[in-house]
Amino acid sequence: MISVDEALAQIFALLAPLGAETVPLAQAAGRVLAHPVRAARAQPPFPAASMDGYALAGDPRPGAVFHIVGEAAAGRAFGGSLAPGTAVRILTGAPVPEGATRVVMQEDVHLQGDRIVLAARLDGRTHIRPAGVDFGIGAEVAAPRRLRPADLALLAAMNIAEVSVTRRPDVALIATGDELVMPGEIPRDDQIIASNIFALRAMIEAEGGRARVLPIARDTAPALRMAFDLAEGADLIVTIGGASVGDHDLVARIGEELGLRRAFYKIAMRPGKPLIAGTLNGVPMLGLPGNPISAIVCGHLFLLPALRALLGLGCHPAAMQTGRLAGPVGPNGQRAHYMRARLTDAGIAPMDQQDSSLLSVFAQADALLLRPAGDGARAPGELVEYLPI
Ligand SMILES: Nc1nc2c(c(=O)[nH]1)N[C@H]1C(S)=C(S)[C@@H](COP(=O)(O)OP(=O)(O)OC[C@H]3O[C@@H](n4cnc5c(N)ncnc54)[C@H](O)[C@@H]3O)O[C@H]1N2
Ligand code: MOO
Repeated sequence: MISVDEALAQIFALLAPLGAETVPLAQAAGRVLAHPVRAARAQPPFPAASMDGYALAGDPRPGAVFHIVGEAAAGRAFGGSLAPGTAVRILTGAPVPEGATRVVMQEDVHLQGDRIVLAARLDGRTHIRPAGVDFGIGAEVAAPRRLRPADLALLAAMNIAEVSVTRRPDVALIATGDELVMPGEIPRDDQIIASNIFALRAMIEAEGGRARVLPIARDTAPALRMAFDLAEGADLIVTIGGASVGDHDLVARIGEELGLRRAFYKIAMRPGKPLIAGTLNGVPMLGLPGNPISAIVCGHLFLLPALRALLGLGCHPAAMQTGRLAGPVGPNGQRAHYMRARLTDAGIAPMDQQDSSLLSVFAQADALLLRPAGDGARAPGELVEYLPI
């Protein structure tokens, strides 16, 4: 069995970034910028007042008097330039008139009709934002980059109305098994509800993919063939279940009959041992184990990094963090164990029950504590790696 790192490297080797499409800025949240963008204008495009007050020229003395000759507001510039002894009423965001070298806050003047008298003490600041202080014309937003709200505001300020983003990966999700029905249906006594597919779908969508949930494939060759047919056009095919060695575990066999070229089968990982990866007629495929926790953990460790690679964000493993153990843990076996755990004030604490079918336990976990293959017993306070989930 290969290691998690080796499996991930082999999965990355199956993937290439998808092409780009142009979308309006209003639809670009969370998308991945595919090409660098350059500012079409500077911000601010003119020297701008940063306070409400009066624009003046020179370095006036306390008590000096100025005649107000006009007003500059945001979006309404004062046309002329300032002569000595004159001031312009100015509001935050307005262009500072030519000739003005500072803005005095209105709190620091006495208004007397159409004159102002400066207060005895002035702060030393100009209250003027120089043109281009935020960014100049041609400033670059580098790609690839996942666009966060602040990026969208920056691009808008740059007068970029539409952006080129990586196409959203179309992920075909195929749950397999005679025992499965969808929530809301009436299961027979020997059936259960398809559950992990909802977690995987949410994870895919949150990462920026489009999850295409196909009808549940029964454990028969024709049903699986039909499911693979329906997956046509997908950028990634993800099957769930039927990956192990049971009599009805058909995914690999039918996949191969249809042209699956397997990269690997089985990894030294717990949960998730029977993971399959390969390409089906050129389309990358992941065959996840059916146990709900195994499927979701494989989703975090393999599916999400694969999606990020398709999105052009590079080939990186899930971002592990370092923390301290809350209590002792025993030695680990020969498979890397991703234990469901909680992050507590005392450190990271594995849950008592670790069976890969226990969704109620998983739902209480907020981390996967990594116990490396062959790792010895560890004491409270020791540094460990974990993945926040
Ligand atoms: N003799 C062996 N038996 C098993 C081995 C093994 O190495 N030798 N591996 C075990 C491990 S580890 C896992 S994980 C499972 C994975 O098996 P499959 O991928 O073939 O999954 P299924 O048998 O189809 O299902 C396993 C389990 O999960 C339930 N399931 C399946 N799909 C869903 C779904 N969409 N939503 C909710 N639950 C689902 C299914 O009913 C089974 O209970 O194999 C072990 N066996
Ligand atoms: O490795 Mo299986 O994925 O434990 O349940």
